Amino acid sequence: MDKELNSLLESILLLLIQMLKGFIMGVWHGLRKALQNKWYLTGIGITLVFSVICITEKAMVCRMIPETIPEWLQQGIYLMLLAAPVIYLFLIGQTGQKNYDKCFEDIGFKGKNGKFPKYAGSSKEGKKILLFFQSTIPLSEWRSSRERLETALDCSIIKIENGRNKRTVKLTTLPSDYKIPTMVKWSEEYLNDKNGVLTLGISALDTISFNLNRVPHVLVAGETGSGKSVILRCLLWQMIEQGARVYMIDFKGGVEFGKQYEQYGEVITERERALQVLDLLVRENEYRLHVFRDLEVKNLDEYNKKTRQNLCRIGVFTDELAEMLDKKGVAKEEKQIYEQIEGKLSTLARLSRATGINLFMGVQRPDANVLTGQIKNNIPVRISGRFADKTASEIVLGNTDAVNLPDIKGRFLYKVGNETIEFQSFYFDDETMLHEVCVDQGEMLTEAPVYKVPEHKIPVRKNENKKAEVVRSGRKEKKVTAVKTSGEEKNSYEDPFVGMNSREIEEEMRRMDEEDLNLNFGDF
Ligand SMILES: Nc1ncnc2c1ncn2[C@@H]1O[C@H](COP(=O)(O)OP(=O)(O)OP(=O)(O)O)[C@@H](O)[C@H]1O
Repeated sequence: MDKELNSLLESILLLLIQMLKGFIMGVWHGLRKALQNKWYLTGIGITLVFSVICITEKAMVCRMIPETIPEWLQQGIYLMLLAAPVIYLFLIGQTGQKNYDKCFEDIGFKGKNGKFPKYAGSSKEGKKILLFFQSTIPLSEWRSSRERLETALDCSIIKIENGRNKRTVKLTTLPSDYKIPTMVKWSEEYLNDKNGVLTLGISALDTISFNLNRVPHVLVAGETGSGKSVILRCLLWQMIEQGARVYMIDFKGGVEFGKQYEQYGEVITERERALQVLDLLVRENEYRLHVFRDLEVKNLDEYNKKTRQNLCRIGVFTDELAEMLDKKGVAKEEKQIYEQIEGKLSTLARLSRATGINLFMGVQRPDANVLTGQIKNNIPVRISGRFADKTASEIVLGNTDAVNLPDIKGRFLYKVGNETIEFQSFYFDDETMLHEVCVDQGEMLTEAPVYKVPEHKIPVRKNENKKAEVVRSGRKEKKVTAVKTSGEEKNSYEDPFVGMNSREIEEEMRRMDEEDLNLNFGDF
């Protein structure tokens, strides 16, 4: 008997605790809602007035309650008036929860335990509304139900992620009238004045841009016909207009980058030439890294500002990475050149983060054969079109979001750091949008017979033979030879990596990377 009584009391206690918890949560949600809505705030003001009157004018309030009703009811009414603000907040909180319950019920969105996600509050961030839910439903299921959820909640969901813990799901939403357009033509007004800042297209909220000084390499993946070439050409065009030197690798004999592109840069159709160019760029990169470190600049812009020179930005574009790297079915004697090209590309991806040498690569079938870890891990900007296959999406974005993209030409996901944003890429048309450009492309260090190091940066001690030494405390010593060129004295830079093997070069560069070129991919 005692046992039964104990378990009954225990259940009642648990129920009371649950109810109290529910009440406190309701008040908390109500408070958060009220703080974002002036009408709710007014309501709180009014209920607070009731409460204050109950405290200061208790006798008057009691007199107003009819005496004919039982005393316990009179006291109940008085207490309710006293606690009016808290009850009001609870009711507001509950209203929200009920609405969401109904939404989830309508689409049958519930966990294995049969429970619907529990509304845990919302907040506003500019035009975005963040909704929080407590749920045992896995994030992947939320993502695959995106469209149904949008209909039920009457909003556009732009991001689905975990909140503070795995049970909390955070939806970043926009009112349903904010829609991503289905077609946006490229226009010169989207061209950014700042060198290296490129614009991809339009999201539900804004234009999507990124800065190559922070996120230097770009991967565009998507099934055939998704619009990869169009994005790549639009980025190429922006680089051309900003005065970059561009190399377009096209082993389909100029099908991707047609004749009209030859006036803007080199269209490379032969594997041997591609290797030569990549080799040159690896060398250029080594020079740049060294010079940047010497001058204590972090990127191309800083370098050009500090030296008042015009070192050029360089863009390497390849429409289909597989054409370049996929060795499947390639004859043994040809494999070597494939491997060499892959090696050079990997080196550039790894080491040219801040030197203004940027890689833009398209890929249709992102598998490890084509997209090696070495290359992929060093490409911070990932752009993915719709994939039927989850694995492809995982390889490119690290999540399966690309599977749920709507089937619209030019619709892509953009991912840098933890952000994945859906956008419509600009429609770029070669026939009507290419035109003559007149920009000074600037120089490359490897081209110049001598490199002029700014004199204010380098304490030079000249000897009779016009030889000089750079003395820099705490840094490795480097030689700079002063030579006369057409009556003018210049300092020529010796190969900074002379005598080092490739491992040592890489180690030296990694050290520089960590020391000088610490990039924050999340901050773009
Ligand atoms: N941003 C866009 N807006 C509207 N339509 C687009 C957009 N991008 C591409 N398209 C349409 O889709 C077609 C295919 O685009 P694109 O050639 O870029 O695809 P792709 O992914 O490169 O295909 P493939 O891998 O077969 O070369 C274009 O001819 C164009 O009609």
